Amino acid sequence: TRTSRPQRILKAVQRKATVGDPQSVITAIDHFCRHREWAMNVGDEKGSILDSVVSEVSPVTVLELGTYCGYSTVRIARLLPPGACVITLEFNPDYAAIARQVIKWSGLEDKVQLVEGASGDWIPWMKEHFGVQAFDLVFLDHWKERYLPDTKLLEECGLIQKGTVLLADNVICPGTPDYLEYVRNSPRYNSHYYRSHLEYTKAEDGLEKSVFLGY
Ligand SMILES: O=C(NCCCOCn1ccc2cnccc21)c1cc(-c2ccc(F)cc2)cc(O)c1O
Ligand SMILES: [Mg+2]
Repeated sequence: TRTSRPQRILKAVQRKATVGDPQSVITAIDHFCRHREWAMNVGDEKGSILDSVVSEVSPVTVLELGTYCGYSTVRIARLLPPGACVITLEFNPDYAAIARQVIKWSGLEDKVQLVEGASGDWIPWMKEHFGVQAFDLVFLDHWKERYLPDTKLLEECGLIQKGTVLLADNVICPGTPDYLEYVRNSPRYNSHYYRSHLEYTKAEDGLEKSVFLGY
């Protein structure tokens, strides 16, 4: 049967990118998704905003919800200092298998822990299983209707502490209205909207950055 889109994205990386060169992996995926087939990577435009937030926060522990093919995982991991790591959660085992190979091709596997499963199942175990105290940065890019319940779950599990930065993709397209309403109206978050475009298109989309202010 036909290959999957993630498999074709991995092929493009293996054909066009240099092993151990994260930027060439990012460039290869962006070129493929702009000129061959659209795919739901955060993309180059929103990716630059992601880069600036990661650089500003310079996190030691990052949680990414939604790995897909590992594009944003590579964008984040390439900016992390030695000793820092990103835990990335992917629900779809086929996506996870591709992402592992993309992350390996970039040479960043030592900075990445890819976990397969559902956020609701895994978040309560993060402290115990990974020895995480709290996350410095959380990148939300999974099911849009899970952004709000998972943010509340992260709060309840003490994985969000004063200064933790939440960065949410797709707050306009496909949209996360209940999440936006929560972080923008809560006295415990300082929120900012970075206006941009849906990856590889002219449609509006953006990232919402929300800093937890503590209880
Ligand atoms: O749907 C999207 N992403 C989510 C994937 C599943 O994630 C499932 N998933 C991944 C970990 C994880 C952990 N627990 C539960 C579910 C979990 C998504 C969709 C679009 C999009 C925009 C316009 C369109 F016309 C069509 C699609 C763009 C994006 O940038 C996205 O990120
Ligand atoms: Mg997204």
